[in-house]
Amino acid sequence: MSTAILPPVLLVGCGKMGGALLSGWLARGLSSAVVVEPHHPSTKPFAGRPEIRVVPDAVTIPSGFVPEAVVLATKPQQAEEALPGYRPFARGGALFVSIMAGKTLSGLDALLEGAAVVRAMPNTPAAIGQGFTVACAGRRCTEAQKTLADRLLSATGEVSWVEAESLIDPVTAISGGGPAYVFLLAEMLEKAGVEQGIPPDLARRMARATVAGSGALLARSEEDAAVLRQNVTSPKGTTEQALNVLMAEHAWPQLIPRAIEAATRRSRELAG
Ligand SMILES: NC(=O)C1=CN([C@@H]2O[C@H](COP(=O)(O)OP(=O)(O)OC[C@H]3O[C@@H](n4cnc5c(N)ncnc54)[C@H](OP(=O)(O)O)[C@@H]3O)[C@@H](O)[C@H]2O)C=CC1
Ligand SMILES: O=C(O)[C@@H]1CCC=N1
Repeated sequence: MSTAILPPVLLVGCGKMGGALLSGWLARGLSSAVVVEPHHPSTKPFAGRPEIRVVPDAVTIPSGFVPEAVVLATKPQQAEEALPGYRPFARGGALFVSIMAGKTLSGLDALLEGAAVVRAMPNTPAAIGQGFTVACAGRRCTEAQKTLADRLLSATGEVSWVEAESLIDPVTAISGGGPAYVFLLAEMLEKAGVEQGIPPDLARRMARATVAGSGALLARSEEDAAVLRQNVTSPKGTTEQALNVLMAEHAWPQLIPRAIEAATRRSRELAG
């Protein structure tokens, strides 16, 4: 992984995920960025950063700005309207990196009239350099452009490349959306604690620390997740009783695959 400063980037859409990427790039060192964002409040965290200029639309991008990469982080539903405005950068040879759920390489190729495109699926821990991205390079990408995409994405965490673009749909469901499922677990633990009479502040701290600490242990351990789970589960103890509920056939073993299938299906629908 290169530690050199990142080249000029044009970020289209600075919402929750675009903002998370931008935070990751700034932490790594970014030469300059123009951020296209009509929704002004979402760029507030970056106010005063000398590397960053925010503009409301494609037409107001300073004419002298030559990005090496254009990162597309608007909603998939905004792609058709927004993307044609960036065709001049495609003609200028910039690499496009799309993080939009569902949007396929061929669809992006058509909207951008023949740009070099990487389709990538990051996740929000990117904001603290602990993201996980899976990426797939389009047929027009050169090796140098793939390396550039890898540098940008790996500035925010781990990156893995796949050849088969169809895998990006289940990836979107698992690692793209995965932080939401983990945060839901924290929410549910907190709520259950309050229902058991634990003071709300303590329930909140317990739930957050338990999820964060378990994640950190998983990250540092070489053991399988199943072994770490078994380490908590004393035979005939308390955890076993909870897991009997969660691991019953109709519970998590059915619900998690169903949830992932639903999200994967939606990713395919969003291809439009
Ligand atoms: N959130 C996540 O965890 C992940 C999201 N993604 C993908 O990232 C993309 C963005 O998602 P997310 O950050 O959650 O969504 P957000 O709505 O938070 O961000 C999108 C931003 O783009 C702005 N926007 C709207 N139209 C344009 C335009 N024409 N040009 C530039 N910016 C525009 C929106 O403004 P306004 O609100 O005014 O419309 C908004 O601030 C999606 O395609 C999503 O699939 C991928 C991985 C994970
Ligand atoms: O929910 C979504 O559609 C996006 C893609 C993955 C995470 N958030």
